[in-house]
Amino acid sequence: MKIGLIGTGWIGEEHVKRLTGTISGAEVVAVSDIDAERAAAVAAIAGARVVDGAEKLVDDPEVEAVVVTSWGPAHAEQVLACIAAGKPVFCEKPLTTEAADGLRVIEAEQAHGKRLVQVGFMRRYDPGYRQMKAVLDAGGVGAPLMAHCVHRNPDSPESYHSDKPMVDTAVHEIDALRWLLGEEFTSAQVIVPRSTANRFPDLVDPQILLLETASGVRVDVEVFVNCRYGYDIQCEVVGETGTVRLPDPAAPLVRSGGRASYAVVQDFPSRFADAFDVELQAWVDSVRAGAPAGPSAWDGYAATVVTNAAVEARRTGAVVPIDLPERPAFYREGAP
Ligand SMILES: NC(=O)c1ccc[n+]([C@@H]2O[C@H](COP(=O)([O-])OP(=O)(O)OC[C@H]3O[C@@H](n4cnc5c(N)ncnc54)[C@H](O)[C@@H]3O)[C@@H](O)[C@H]2O)c1
Ligand SMILES: O[C@H]1[C@H](O)[C@@H](O)[C@H](O)[C@@H](O)[C@H]1O
Repeated sequence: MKIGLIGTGWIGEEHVKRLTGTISGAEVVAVSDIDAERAAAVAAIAGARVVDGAEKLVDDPEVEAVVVTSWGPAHAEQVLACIAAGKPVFCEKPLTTEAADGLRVIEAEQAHGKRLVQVGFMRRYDPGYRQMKAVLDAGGVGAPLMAHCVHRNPDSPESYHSDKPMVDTAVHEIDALRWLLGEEFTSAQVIVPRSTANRFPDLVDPQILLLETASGVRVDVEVFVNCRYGYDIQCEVVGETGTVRLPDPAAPLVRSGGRASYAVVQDFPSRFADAFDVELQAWVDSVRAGAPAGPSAWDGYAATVVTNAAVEARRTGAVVPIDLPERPAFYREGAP
């Protein structure tokens, strides 16, 4: 499958390396970025062409499928261009930063009549999250009542402002919990503790997101993106008869100097390397077999409706109701 990739930044480069060196059945033939130097450097990794402009890349006759790894606000128009061209597209999270744009994407895809979009919610491919899902689906802890989540990054750049903890970061937990619990969220509230001194001025950090699902499950998500000590992802679901907790990545326990310790992972590329590999291989395989089968444009849209409510909740201090329309039949299990 001949792939064109838009956005050759951090994760764009990671995915080009992955698609070139690890994933079978695919090759990156063209890349595009508003930063021509970045595009040329990343194109060289794959021996790909640089195409000047995202629209041109989508319409390039050699490109059979597209990977979108540009900035979040650019995703909507790029994914819509892929749908207009009838080309399958893997779009990194978030599908869109604004819910209204997500609605345009699901409407365009339904009008096309066949699934074309997959969203990069890679946690669904992480072995630990999959083990949790298997326990929950088997009723291993009874009916879920609560979930406690932690999403900590060691630091964040100056461009990372106060909406991003919800739009860019908690969006992972929002999708993972929708998937683990099998239901949608109905309200969001954001609590703001004292902020850390280790942050840029335009950022409120940490933030605590409180969500409620349709059946009354309560979920809390601590987002702390300047925690300094490492990249730490935690998740525990509490049910009527037990709890299930996301395992930490396996690491050797070292006993030395009077202490027993193990290292904490430092960044997301290492924490989720296996999940990214499995995710992209599954995307390539499913597209070659006819249509993408992973997280859909509906999942991307539903998550953005929640992040937008969470941003409003932080700004107003209110409990914000989440007004998600009914899931269209097109996006139900077994639909095209
Ligand atoms: N799944 C994950 O865990 C994960 C991890 C990191 C990033 N991401 C997502 O991937 C996306 C990119 O993140 P990043 O960390 O690589 O950011 P980045 O800033 O390193 O890279 C973004 C690139 O997109 C380019 N770009 C911006 N607008 C463009 C446009 N209109 N057309 C073409 N190129 C454009 C920029 O020049 C830059 O090179 C974001 O949506 C982010 O949320 C996901
Ligand atoms: O784009 C990144 C990425 O999604 C990481 O997985 C997350 O931990 C960061 O907070 C976010 O900025």
